[in-house]
Amino acid sequence: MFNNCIKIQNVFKSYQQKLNKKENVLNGISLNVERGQIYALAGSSGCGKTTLLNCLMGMYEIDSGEIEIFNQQIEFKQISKLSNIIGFMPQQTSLVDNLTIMETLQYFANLQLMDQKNFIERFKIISDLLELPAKNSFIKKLSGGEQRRVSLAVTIIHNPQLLILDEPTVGLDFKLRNKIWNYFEKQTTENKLTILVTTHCMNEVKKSHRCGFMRDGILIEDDKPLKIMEKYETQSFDEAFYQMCLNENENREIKKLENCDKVKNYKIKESSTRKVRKQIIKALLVKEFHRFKRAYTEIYMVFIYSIFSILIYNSTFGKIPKDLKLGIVNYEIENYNCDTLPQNNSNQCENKMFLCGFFNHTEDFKAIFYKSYEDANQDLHDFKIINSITITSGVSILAILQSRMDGVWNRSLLNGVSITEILIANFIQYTFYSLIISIELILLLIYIVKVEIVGRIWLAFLLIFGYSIDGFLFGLNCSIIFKDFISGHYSNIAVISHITLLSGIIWPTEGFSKWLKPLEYILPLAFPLNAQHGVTLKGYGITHPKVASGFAVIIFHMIFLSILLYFNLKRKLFY
Ligand SMILES: Nc1ncnc2c1ncn2[C@@H]1O[C@H](COP(=O)(O)OP(=O)(O)OP(=O)(O)O)[C@@H](O)[C@H]1O
Repeated sequence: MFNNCIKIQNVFKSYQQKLNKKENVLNGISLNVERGQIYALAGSSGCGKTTLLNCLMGMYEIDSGEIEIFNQQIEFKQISKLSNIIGFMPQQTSLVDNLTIMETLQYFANLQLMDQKNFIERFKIISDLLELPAKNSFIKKLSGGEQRRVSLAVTIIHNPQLLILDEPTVGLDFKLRNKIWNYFEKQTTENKLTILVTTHCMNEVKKSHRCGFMRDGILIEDDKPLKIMEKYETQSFDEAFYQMCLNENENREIKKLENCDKVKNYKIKESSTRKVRKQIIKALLVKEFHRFKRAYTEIYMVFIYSIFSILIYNSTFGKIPKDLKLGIVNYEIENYNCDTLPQNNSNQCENKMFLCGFFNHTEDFKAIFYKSYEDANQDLHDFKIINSITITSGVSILAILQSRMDGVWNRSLLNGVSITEILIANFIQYTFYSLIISIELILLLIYIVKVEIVGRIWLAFLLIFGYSIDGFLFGLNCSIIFKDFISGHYSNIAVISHITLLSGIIWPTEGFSKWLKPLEYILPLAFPLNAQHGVTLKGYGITHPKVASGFAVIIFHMIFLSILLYFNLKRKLFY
């Protein structure tokens, strides 16, 4: 068995600051945590404790140095291989608001592939230890302290050998803190549990086996609590820490320079390929199901918004205008008398006049004849007639902005979920949504809007299904690229409205400026909508160039957006 659970050697870490000026947040940190020990890491706020733990978990990339857990070198984004023996509690609670306590713990237990019997037993023990509220309570209805207890419960549910805890007892009362620390002490003695914990509570530091004090990214003291007390000849850790800071100020310059010389290049290893596990995909889907069934706005946006938008499009742009007054000046017959000219639907229209052909296609206009262009123009300016044109109705694009800001994403990854598993779960989820939406839309078009689909219904259905999947893939990419919900959401809306305008939904692409025309070939909706039009109104089959090119564009975007999603996920795995 390993004696050194955690080995951190000369670790440097900086964040990219404004104007590309880098400042070290970790300045050559080295520390060891032995098996069966509680190591308490204390220090002033902003000194780099959380950064160190996040580097340890592989969430942040270090600039130089080495980190080993259980004798395995930890690389950036690589912790998942040890996830079943590590329990990490981040500083934020990182839970799904819409789940209950039971559903939350079940989700993380499933990610750890725990069997149900074991889970129920552990749930009972942990519930009693942490005095958790009723198991059916929703996370969003818990107090801050209760949420932290659930977060700690998630961390220890799978009975890991190593706990890495970022201020786990903040907001808890004295009695509960003691209870938890007694549990930690018992576990370290009886089961050789190892704990690295950050804290601001000096009472907790006192109880640890070994402690470290950090200041400005430097570990200024690292020893047993008693030894530190003796060294600084005090009974108070606050006093000892104050003394440490004074001493450290004198040595600071020399220490930084020494360490800077030792900076070496650090290489990220490519992640190893791993088998996709069905249980993990099931766990991700079940969690999403519980979350989604209570997210009413999201249900509306996914399943109902599309129906409304189709109905609105159909009742506004999509309607063939009725009884509109259309001014006509006809120079086909010289010196004509307006009263004797054929009117709409009249049988008089048997000759070869263009006007007759026009009437055959525009029976919903009420024709008003003028002798001259000037007369018509005068009435046009007086708003007596309306210039109007029929606009084909289009299907709105749907995209989902998946909220990733609750921290559960990071936590799931740290519990061993792989990118491929995330992608498969998302693909299943959004294919299902697209299927429902496509069925809804096709039924709506046929039975409510009463569009007569001249071509094959399954072709029309496949087209809707295809571009709604593209829409979801686009939304997922947005949700990875943007850091916060507001910028992601607005960018999503902006792109969708531009695509809608440029794809011929509002106005036929034939009427666009010349320089806009080429966009038709690259936009995801122009060709598919043309294909949809061809199938629905003209009965084109799959081999018709319009329909085939519509499908080609859909498939191209599906592949392109999936590849983009994969690389976006690889690049921005942690948030
Ligand atoms: N993602 C980030 N980008 C840029 N700077 C960051 C980032 N995260 C942290 N920092 C900065 O790094 C420094 C160390 O932050 P860190 O959260 O590690 O401190 P800490 O010791 O955990 O503080 P506390 O005890 O208050 O939680 C701070 O100055 C902080 O502003």
